[in-house]
Amino acid sequence: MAVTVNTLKEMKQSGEKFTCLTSYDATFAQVVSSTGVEVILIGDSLGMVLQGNDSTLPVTLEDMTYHTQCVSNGNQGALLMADMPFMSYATPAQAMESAAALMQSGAHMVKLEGGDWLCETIRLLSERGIPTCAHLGLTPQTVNKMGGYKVQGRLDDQANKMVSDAIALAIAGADVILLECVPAHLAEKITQSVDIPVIGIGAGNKTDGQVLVIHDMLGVTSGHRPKFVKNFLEGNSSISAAIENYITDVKSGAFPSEEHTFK
Ligand SMILES: Nc1nc(=O)c2c([nH]1)NC[C@@H]1CN(c3ccc(C(=O)N[C@@H](CCC(=O)O)C(=O)O)cc3)CN21
Ligand SMILES: CC(C)C(=O)C(=O)O
Ligand SMILES: [Mg+2]
Repeated sequence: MAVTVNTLKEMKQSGEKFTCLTSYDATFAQVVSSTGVEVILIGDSLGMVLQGNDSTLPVTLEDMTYHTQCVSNGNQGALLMADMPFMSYATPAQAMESAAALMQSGAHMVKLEGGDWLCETIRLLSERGIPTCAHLGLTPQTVNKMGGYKVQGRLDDQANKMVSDAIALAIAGADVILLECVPAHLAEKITQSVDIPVIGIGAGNKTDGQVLVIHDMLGVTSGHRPKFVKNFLEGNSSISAAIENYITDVKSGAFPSEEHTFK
């Protein structure tokens, strides 16, 4: 049966962890979804892993609609979440148009990077029937403001702001929160503070779900490998076995372990 926003909410309530992996094409989407991963992210990380750029900023809305359509064609029942690319949601009106293009390409939900300033946009999208995921913590589209890909929320002020942003975004109508590169204790606090599902990457094992870039979990990352990455192909003889192993380890809480977690 197809995964919906309700499935994820029920899983949060029952305490069953869910998984998410990126896919950018129909063949991977077919393998990932039929192995039982609940959510597929069509990530703007494609700007780095497919296009070879050193950030996600060059990715266009057209790139995202193209890959969302490809993934949609191969998908077997996963919830498809598509990233809104850099500067495609600078105003609420622009966000409506960009989100419409992604939904018409096959997405079931859109993801936007930012804190409480996104509340109005999320409210408008929600009212128009578009589920949203708000991405907090390390937000790669703001790498130039952050001064690099660094753990976020280590200072008390920053941490408190992240908790209040998450609560405000949930009240505005966000269906999911995604936390990237935040200390595990902060991610746990945010997960307990909202009743919508929280997905983590580099955010410890207490969030409701986990996400990784598919290339990273298959050990084909080129260049710097972030601390939260684990190669699941090691010790497994096929891609689907690696994905099954990832699902098992997320559900049991074995992944991410201490070595993949920020304090
Ligand atoms: N292949 C790939 N995997 C990703 O997870 C990913 C992408 N690309 N592209 C888009 C963003 C960029 N991401 C990144 C990139 C680098 C770090 C990184 O190097 N982090 C440091 C943190 C150091 C610190 O502050 O302590 C690390 O060592 O993990 C984290 C996330 C996550 N996303
Ligand atoms: C790293 C994940 C969360 C992402 O936003 C992406 O793949 O673009
Ligand atoms: Mg992204």
